[in-house]
Amino acid sequence: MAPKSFRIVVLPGDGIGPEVVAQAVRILETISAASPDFDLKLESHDFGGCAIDSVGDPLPPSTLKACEEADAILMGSVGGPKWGVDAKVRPEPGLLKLRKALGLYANIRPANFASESLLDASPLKPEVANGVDLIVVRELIGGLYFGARQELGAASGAEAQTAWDTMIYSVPEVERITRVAATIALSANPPPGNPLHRQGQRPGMLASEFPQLKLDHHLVDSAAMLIVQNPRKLNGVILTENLFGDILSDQSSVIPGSLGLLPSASLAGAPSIPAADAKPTRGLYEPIHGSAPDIAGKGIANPIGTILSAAMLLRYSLGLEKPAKAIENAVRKVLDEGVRTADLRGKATTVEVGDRILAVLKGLL
Ligand SMILES: NC(=O)C1=CN([C@@H]2O[C@H](COP(=O)(O)OP(=O)(O)OC[C@H]3O[C@@H](n4cnc5c(N)ncnc54)[C@H](O)[C@@H]3O)[C@@H](O)[C@H]2O)C=CC1
Ligand SMILES: CC(C)CC(=O)C(=O)O
Ligand SMILES: [Mg+2]
Repeated sequence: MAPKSFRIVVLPGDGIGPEVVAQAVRILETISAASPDFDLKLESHDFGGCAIDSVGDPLPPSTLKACEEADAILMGSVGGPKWGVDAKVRPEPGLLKLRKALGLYANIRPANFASESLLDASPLKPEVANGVDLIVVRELIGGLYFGARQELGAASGAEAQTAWDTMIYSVPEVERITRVAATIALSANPPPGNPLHRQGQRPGMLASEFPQLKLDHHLVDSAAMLIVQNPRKLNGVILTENLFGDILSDQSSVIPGSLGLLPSASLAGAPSIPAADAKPTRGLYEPIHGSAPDIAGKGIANPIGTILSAAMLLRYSLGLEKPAKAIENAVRKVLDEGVRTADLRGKATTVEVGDRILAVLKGLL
């Protein structure tokens, strides 16, 4: 039988994006070469600031079309000072447009990549950081990033000195992201009593559809405090609004020790768990960090968030659990060996971390 072929669109983007994506691409290519049953066909497209430079549009129509036709998308990051607040065209709206166009409402950001060897890299005390197992589920195409807004100076008269944003959600939008969070909460820990931490009011559907779940409510300010004061109290899934989830997930990366470690999956539906048995979900996969202009071009960016995003891509969009697990095991082993970039107090370069993960992975495939 001919191997199953998957089309993966790669969007390296700006700043450290191309540096970290290159390491994840090597890993996907190695997995593809070692697997007789499937073939991963990777193709790169311009996206973000580099696309503004080449064609004046952060999301050129050809890139959007390729993404719409792909089985999955692997992204780096977009943005940078060259296309900063005063620029006429900025990269970040291109990312928001892509997420919206593909209907990627469910952003899953695990901050639970547990390795005790990482405890010394966390700015938190080991007794605070140890045993944390939390996943942020962030609504991605509504809320504050997508609400109606007025820029300062856009209105005249009494409104001229006023700027505003709005945060609006419909009940169906809240219910569908709640279902994703509940599915993840049930798969991450066996019932009973797996917690779902939700910011805001409880929708009735949660109690009736997922009676096994234990639901806690937190206001976002106190949740932010708990993430650094006693994060185990939030073990489970945090379900939250778009902007709040953006903030809380960056903050939760402090627990394992670096923003460069955390992956994400942005899905157009609930993930199929166990993914290997079910219909995969279309998705875009990217580290949670940005283009890190302060370290771009130095070869020291941590590629692990992007490499773990590639593992999520295999699991959720291609239904390939075995190589996904192999990547995660290889990453854990390399972190335990102490091969780390500067953000984790190591001396290794981006490429050296990629080399070592690749070498360990080859032994696991
Ligand atoms: N999804 C995306 O494409 C995102 C894009 N951005 C954009 O990125 C640009 C820079 O934003 P910042 O606020 O500086 O956030 P950032 O996430 O790029 O960087 C914050 C800090 O974390 C460090 N860092 C980030 N990733 C790292 C990695 N892999 N290894 C080691 N250190 C790492 C950076 O050096 C910096 O000190 C902006 O234009 C922003 O709009 C920001 C977040 C997400
Ligand atoms: C363009 C930004 C909203 C991206 C970001 O910070 C994120 O998605 O984490
Ligand atoms: Mg962010």
